[in-house]
Order: sequence, then C-alpha cells, then structure tokens
Amino acid sequence: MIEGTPPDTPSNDAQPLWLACVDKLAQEIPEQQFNTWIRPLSASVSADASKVVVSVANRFKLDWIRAQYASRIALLLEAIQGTPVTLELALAPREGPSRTSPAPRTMQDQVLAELPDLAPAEITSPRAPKSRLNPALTFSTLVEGSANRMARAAAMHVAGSLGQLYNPLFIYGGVGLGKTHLMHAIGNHLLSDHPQAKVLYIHAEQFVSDVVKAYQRKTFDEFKAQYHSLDLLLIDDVQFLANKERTQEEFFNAFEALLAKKSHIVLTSDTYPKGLPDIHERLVSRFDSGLTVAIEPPELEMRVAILINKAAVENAVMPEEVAFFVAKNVRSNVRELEGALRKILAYSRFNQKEISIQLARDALKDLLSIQNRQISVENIQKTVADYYKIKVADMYSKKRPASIARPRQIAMFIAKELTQKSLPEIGELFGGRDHTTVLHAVRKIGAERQQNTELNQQLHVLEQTLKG
Ligand SMILES: Nc1ncnc2c1ncn2[C@@H]1O[C@H](COP(=O)(O)OP(=O)(O)OP(=O)(O)O)[C@@H](O)[C@H]1O
Repeated sequence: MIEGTPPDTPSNDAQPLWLACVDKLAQEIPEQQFNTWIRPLSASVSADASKVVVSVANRFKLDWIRAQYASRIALLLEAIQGTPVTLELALAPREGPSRTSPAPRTMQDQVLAELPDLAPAEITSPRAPKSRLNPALTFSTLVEGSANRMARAAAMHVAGSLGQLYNPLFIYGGVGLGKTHLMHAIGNHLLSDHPQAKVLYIHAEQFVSDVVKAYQRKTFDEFKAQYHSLDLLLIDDVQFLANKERTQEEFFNAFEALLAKKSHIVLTSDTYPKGLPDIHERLVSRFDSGLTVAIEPPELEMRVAILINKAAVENAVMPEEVAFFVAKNVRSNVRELEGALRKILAYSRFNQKEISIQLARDALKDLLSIQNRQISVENIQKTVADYYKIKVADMYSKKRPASIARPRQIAMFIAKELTQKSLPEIGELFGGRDHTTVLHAVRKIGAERQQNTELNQQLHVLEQTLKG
C-alpha cells in the first residue's frame, strides 16, 4: 500500500465497494473513532475496482490511518470485491489560501498560521480519547534486536520508574523503525501498572493544533491544566515543531512545568536534537538534557524475527527460508516489511496457496523489480562520491588518503547493505579489491555507526537518497 495520486479512471459504478467497506468498518470500530477517522474519508475507485485511492485531509491523519486502519481496509475491500484490490492513501488536495499568503499580523493569526492541514471541522471535533494510546503497541509485540536494544531498554526503564533517570528520553531514527511503537509501549506499560496515571500520547502536529484551538477558543487555562498536569507526555515526531514559534514557546512552558514536577517526557524525531532544523536552541538543549538514543534499521535476523512474529499474529505460518528471502529483499524499515507481509498473506489467501519463496517472489514482483532497478553499486558509488565531494573515479583508484578512503569504505558498506552483491563482487566493482578489504570496511563502518551519531545520520541520508 502506497501513497499516490487518484486513479485516472474513477468510476461511480464502483463506489458501492467503498461504501460497503465503510459500512463494515462502522460495525467494527467504536463510534467515536469511526466518526473521527473513517467518516471524513472519501475514496475513488478505478473502473475495474482493482484500485481504491482513499483521500485523507492531512499528513497526520494519513499516517494514523496508515498505521491503524489501512491493513483492515485493504482486507475488507478484497473480501467484499472477491478479487485483489490495491489500496492507496493520498493527501486530499488543499483548499483555501496557500501557504504563501502574506505574513500574519495578530498573535491569533500567527498561531492560526501554524495550524497543520486540518479541515475546519477538526477544530471543533470532540476531544480525543484520554491517553490516545493504541493498546496493541506494547513491549511484548516489539521484537528486540541490536538495532533497538538500547532504546528499548531505556524505554522499559522509564516505564518502570517514571520521573527518575532519562528524563526526557529522546528517541530518534528513520521512518518506520518503531519509534511510535516504543512510545505507546511505555504508556501502555505505565497504565497497566498504574491505571490512574495521566498519560498522553500526541503527534507534534496535533500539539500544534491544540495550541491553535486554545487560542481560538480562549481556553489557554484549560490547555495548560491539561498538559501541565500529566504524569507522562509522549510527543511524536517533534521535527514537526520546526518554524512554529508560538507552539515551541508553549511546548517549552509545558516541558519546564512537567520536569519541575518530575513528570516524564518522551520525544521522538527523525534526527538527533542538534540536527533538528528551525527549532529554538533552548528547546534543543532541553531535548538533549536527558538520554538520547537511536533506533537503527533492523538487521537481517531481526527482520526475519519480525516477519515470523507478525505472520503468527495473523494466524499464518511463514517458513524461515521465506522470511529470510523477504528480509533480504526488504531492508529499509519495519513498515515496509509489514507491507510486504500483507501482500504475501493476501496473495496466499487469494490463491489458496501455501507461503513459499516462489509465492513471495510473485507477490512482491513489483517491489523487487523497483529495488533491483534502483540500487546498483555504480549508483551507490556516484551518490557517495557526490555527497563527500570526491571524484567517482576515486572509488576504484588505489589512492589512500583518509578523505578518499573513508567515503570509499562507506560506499562499500552501503553496497553490502543495499544490494545482493557478494563481498568479492563488491571488491571487483571497487577497482578489483580483495573481499577481505570489503569485509573490513563493512565491519568498521557498521561498528562505528552504532557509536557515531554524525556518521549514522550521514548514512541515513545516503540510504534514503538511494532508495528514492
Ligand atoms: N521491533 C519491532 N517489532 C515489531 N514491530 C515493529 C518493530 N518496529 C516497528 N514495528 C512496527 O512497524 C510499524 C512502524 O513502526 P512505527 O510507526 O513505530 O515507526 P516510526 O519509527 O514511529 O515511524 P515514523 O517516523 O514514520 O512515524 C508499526 O506497525 C510497528 O508496530
């Protein structure tokens, strides 16, 4: 399931498929959740009903629907239609004034300008459920591996002894690596031990919107009472506070109030605190004043374990050899692994065939061909050379100064991570080097990545660039 643009040939005849799906969801989901998340959706269905594009008002909602409801919607659509249906989520076209409208004048205007893309109805919608935690996201459903071991241990510590060490806990890493899951796990753990604890999970964009609402309705006292009285505040994706001056100020106030009363704050972001652009220095230094931990992309064995576990949750058996095949081909993040698994399960159920490597190959045909097309060792050499401002020819040359040798080692490391090439093949493509030279580079950069935040960040950027 991917984000995309509406299909070219929407058909009104096919709309009953979507309406039937919405009907089913209405029976399954609590009314308030249904009204908040599902009712506002609109969908366009291709003429042959093989593709449904659901439009969502803003990115926050899109992420939420993708995480919470997309797999269920996809399954329902296929069950109703009786043939495979591709589900896509797309941002609805924005209406009203563009972001380039003249600078706001009053404080309320300024705050309103910070509003994420929420429809007006959202501003007056009833208050969300108290903790906003998803009970399914717990420590027990989070597979542990070296990629998340430290973050998981710190999170468990926080959940077990609130307000003491590691406050704030700042968790960062690339998309779909389990940061949100870990946050919810902390909240759920705390609530299971202390059901009366005041816990709030909130996405940073929603925090911006809460600040806006407080200004609009002149309910700042209520806003402060709500936030400043929490025992645990979990705030996701703080990079979304960038350039939101007023919101940052309110967040700073809440932050200080919570720390003063020994409440705990857990934050996530796509980068480490000092790497956050357009966030006020005093907030950045607060973010960094507790414990900052990274979540890395999961290593092969962890990806295999995640696949096998998630298949079991869906009452399916994924043989280990198939899990290895998928894990070797889907490397970027857990969300993509989940997407691949969903495709395989749907394909297996639809064709009534057992899960095998051949079935996985067929189910993931599109995904595999895109990957193979995109990432070649030549592409990696060029991207890394551009990034470190050296000549591509230096990737094959025998030169040894560190300014050249290091980018070369980084390129070898990425080649091992992102392509199916063996060590000797990679060595060959780097000017006929021995496979032990490649192995040395892979081990060295891999170990350094765990310790060196800056290198880790550079690798993330390079990997994201290569994956397009
Ligand atoms: N170690 C893990 N074990 C099991 N499931 C995981 C693990 N890590 C991530 N997931 C699952 O992968 C999906 C994506 O994770 P999550 O939403 O927590 O990522 P994220 O890092 O917050 O991403 P984003 O930055 O895009 O918000 C979720 O369904 C989550 O449950």
